[in-house]
Amino acid sequence: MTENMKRPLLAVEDLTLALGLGGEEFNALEHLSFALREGEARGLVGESGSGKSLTLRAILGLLPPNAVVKSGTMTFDGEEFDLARQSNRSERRRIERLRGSGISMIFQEPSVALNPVIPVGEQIVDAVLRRDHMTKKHAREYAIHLMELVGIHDATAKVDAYPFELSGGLKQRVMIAAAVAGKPRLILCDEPTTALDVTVQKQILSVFTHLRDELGAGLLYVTHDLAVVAQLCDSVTVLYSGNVMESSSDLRAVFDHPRHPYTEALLRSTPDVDQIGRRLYSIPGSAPSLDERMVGCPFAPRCEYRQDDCGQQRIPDLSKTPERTVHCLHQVEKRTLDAVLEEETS
Ligand SMILES: Nc1ncnc2c1ncn2[C@@H]1O[C@H](COP(=O)(O)OP(=O)(O)OP(=O)(O)O)[C@@H](O)[C@H]1O
Repeated sequence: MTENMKRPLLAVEDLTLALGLGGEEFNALEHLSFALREGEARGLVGESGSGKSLTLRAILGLLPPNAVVKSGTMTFDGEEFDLARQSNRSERRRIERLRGSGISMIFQEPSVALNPVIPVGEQIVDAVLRRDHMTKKHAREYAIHLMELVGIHDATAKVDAYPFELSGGLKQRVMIAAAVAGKPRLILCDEPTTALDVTVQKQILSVFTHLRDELGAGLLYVTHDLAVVAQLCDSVTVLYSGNVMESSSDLRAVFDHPRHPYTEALLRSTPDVDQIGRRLYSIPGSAPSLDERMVGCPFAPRCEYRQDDCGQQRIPDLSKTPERTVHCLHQVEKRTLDAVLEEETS
């Protein structure tokens, strides 16, 4: 691993994961590596089916029964875990122990995480008491403080409410409060704002920024939305069909100068308010399903810069800088071509 390796809080290295389907195995993640420092927010970006959720589930030890980790290690806070040994009981237990203590997860749907028959405050109190020894009274006060921290204004009035009495945005905030109650070092977020309207989404994103500053936690934020990444993250890993296309500890550098054609295409297809009235680019074709994946760059069939060799081998990291990973054979030629075109049109 090269990128961002100064004592990372989390480092995932060479994760390859297959899924069993109808008696056959298909790779859903291939040689995935990335790292995250304390206090850093990294966006894990890709279209539907690119393997974002499976990555989070592998980190948490919550894989579906038909998943087999072929290779991969994870280092969390200096402790190494062999992800390929999750079927081994003691290794699985070690990974499971991270859940709720070192690592917390925030889901897209609050109903997955919140118990409908228990008042929301009590659910946060339970999470506080799992981590800290304090009286129930103090835990309740702390729960109210956390509810305020995530932007629930009348927290004292809401603390005894049941989930069904709260709006979607408020439930999402409660879930975030419960997730941070155990003072996790790392928060994994699986598209937690996708189901919310834009205003609430913005408010929740600013809650994350605030929490990151306040608690110093690392954030691994899964989304298909680059606009969300732009607002929240410092670094980015772009996934396509279970492979890293481009990854960098410097988000700005990727947004200003994408080097992988897929990153460039994703950026072109992200709406921008300055472009009202202009037709939005959409990437032609669709991502292959698990059983359609072939050798070579998985994006090649949709790539406007593809050449014959793109489909012939596993594409190595050709970034040539320690801060960046770019798996594309022709990134340099493409960028040179861009420069020529720019010169011709100027
Ligand atoms: N248990 C499973 N059995 C079979 N296929 C699965 C299973 N879980 C995930 N997959 C497939 O693995 C691929 C990656 O899934 P994953 O849920 O990680 O994608 P994702 O990037 O999170 O997508 P989305 O944004 O739609 O949630 C997809 O093709 C998905 O259909």
